[in-house]
Amino acid sequence: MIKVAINGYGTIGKRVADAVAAQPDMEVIGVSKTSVSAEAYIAKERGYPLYIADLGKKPAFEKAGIEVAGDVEAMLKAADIVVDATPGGVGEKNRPIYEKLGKKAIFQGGEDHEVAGFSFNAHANYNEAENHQFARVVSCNSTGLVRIIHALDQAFGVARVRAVMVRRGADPDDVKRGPIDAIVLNPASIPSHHGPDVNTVLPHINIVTLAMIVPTTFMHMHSIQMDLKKETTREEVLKVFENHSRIGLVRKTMGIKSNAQLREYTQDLGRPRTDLWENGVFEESVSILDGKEFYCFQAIHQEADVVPENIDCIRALMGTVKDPQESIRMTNEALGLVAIG
Ligand SMILES: NC(=O)C1=CN([C@@H]2O[C@H](COP(=O)(O)OP(=O)(O)OC[C@H]3O[C@@H](n4cnc5c(N)ncnc54)[C@H](OP(=O)(O)O)[C@@H]3O)[C@@H](O)[C@H]2O)C=CC1
Ligand SMILES: O=C(OP(=O)(O)O)[C@H](O)COP(=O)(O)O
Repeated sequence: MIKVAINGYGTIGKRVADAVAAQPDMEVIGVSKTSVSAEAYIAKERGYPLYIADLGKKPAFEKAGIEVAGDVEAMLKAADIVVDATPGGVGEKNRPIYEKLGKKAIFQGGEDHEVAGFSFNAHANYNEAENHQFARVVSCNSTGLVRIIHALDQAFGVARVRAVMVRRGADPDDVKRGPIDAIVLNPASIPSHHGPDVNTVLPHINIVTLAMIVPTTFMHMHSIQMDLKKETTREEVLKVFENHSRIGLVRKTMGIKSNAQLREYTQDLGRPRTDLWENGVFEESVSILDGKEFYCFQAIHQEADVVPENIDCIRALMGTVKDPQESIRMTNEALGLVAIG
């Protein structure tokens, strides 16, 4: 069993912890937080040993009825590998302790590529991970882009990509963030970080991205255009998506035309926390013009799509499963991830 520590038990960390616990070849040896909050009670309820960054805060946890297993360093010592899901920028500060203890670590998209020196996506570069001590799972939007670009690149070749990201303003529990009533260019300059981020995994792709944030909390929406190298048809493109285990199709007949309806659907499916782990490509939007121009809209659940990627990244860094498709199959099966559509 691979012993996994989750440093940072928040939006991403709590999902990764449950996904690790569901795998046949992994166990959660601990999760960490800095402060007493609702998620500390969830860790207790799940039976995950809780470690804290500053042992000086132990009395506050104990007063709240939450047992503290030790400090973060103790958690790391007990682990084979750590998934660092602390807020963006904290991972970089944590890197020296992983180096000191000689632990493999996976960072998230809030860190720069250079923090790990290797950026990961299971379908695109799983086999490049072995022998790395560190990897970074690219951000949620970048993960969604890499999946669809790589799939079409494998099938038809991709000459160039132009994409616009309409990004959720905040996560559902993030009461301090906005916007409440604005469409904010984020950034106003071009490109947004997503194109260069895609290039950390797929360096040969010609891509320019634009991004803005809007007052929603669940899911980003992408408007994507790609020029393909080979002529194809809409039907062939749909087949590529149907055969991809992490690209789902929002079928026209479902009548879903928004992130809100898609979230209702994942909720009705009984997905844990309503998570859409796969890309949600809107079937109706999939278009091929003049044989080589591809268009689509896709929804990306920011809290969820990086979760299975973290699980595959654990196996890839540990070198325990050599075949990417086998790891992806194991991860999906344990999560119950059967792509929609
Ligand atoms: N949320 C999203 O949509 C996505 C986020 N990401 C990336 O994932 C990473 C995590 O983001 P997210 O889950 O949203 O962040 P959250 O703020 O939801 O969670 C961060 C967690 O880290 C804990 N923490 C903070 N500082 C430390 C520390 N020094 N040591 C140990 N634990 C600490 C926090 O505990 P406490 O609350 O007790 O302080 C909290 O549990 C970021 O890099 C982000 O960019 C990637 C894809 C999507
Ligand atoms: O990784 C994400 O977005 P991104 O792909 O736009 O960087 C997550 O939605 C977190 O983004 P945030 O920095 O707006 O919290």
